[in-house]
Amino acid sequence: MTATLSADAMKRAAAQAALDHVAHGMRLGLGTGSTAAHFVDLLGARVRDGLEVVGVPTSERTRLQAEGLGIKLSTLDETPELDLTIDGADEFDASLRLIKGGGGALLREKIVAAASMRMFVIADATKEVGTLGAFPLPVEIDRFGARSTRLHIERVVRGLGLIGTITQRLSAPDTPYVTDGGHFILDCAFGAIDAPEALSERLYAIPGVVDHGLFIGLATAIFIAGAGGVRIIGDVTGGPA
Ligand SMILES: O=C[C@H](O)[C@H](O)[C@H](O)COP(=O)(O)O
Repeated sequence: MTATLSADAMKRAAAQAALDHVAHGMRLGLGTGSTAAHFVDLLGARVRDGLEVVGVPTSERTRLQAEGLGIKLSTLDETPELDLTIDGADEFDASLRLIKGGGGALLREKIVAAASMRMFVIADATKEVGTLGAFPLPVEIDRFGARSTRLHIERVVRGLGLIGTITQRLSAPDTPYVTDGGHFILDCAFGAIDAPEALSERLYAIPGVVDHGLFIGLATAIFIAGAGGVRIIGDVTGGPA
């Protein structure tokens, strides 16, 4: 009989494989989401057994979880350079490009990842895609002028030949979702994003766009858990290319 792993078991397996690379004294970025939560949980057990690390959480959710597990925490102001960030992703491709932000934490996640020598992504195999874009791209925007910013985004993406729907994320009917940083999120379902670098640059150029969920040149290795075990793409030892 073939054992089938649940998505949750695969997420935990990826988290465990990444945890094997965590060493005493490391300064860690702690990601957000259900996969990252497995990592934080497993890290908490290692800390209880005597591992000493300091973590910088990428969201209030992760901060609460890590605090509850007794993981020593810091901020980027106190600890501005990190050894390793471990985080999940909504999608990734073979070039280690990611879409993140399904859980709304993309801005802090990107700042923390950029402050890290290495970023390990942990994911189950369903997140692997040939071309990014099946998952709607989260774009974080300032609340001021949100409707104008949205129209500006629509014009820009149309100019890039991307057609799709842009939906403001809600936390309840008629209640906009607000990020930890106090911003709105637009979920942009464009379909296949053939040129993520160009889209990234164009979005960054729009006033009112705080950040977006394309993570390019940040992930150094991806731990992909599938039925056959955990496969790693990228380089677990090196920094960003
Ligand atoms: O904002 C949330 C993050 O980018 C998550 O890492 C991402 O949404 C993946 O989450 P999950 O591990 O729950 O699929």
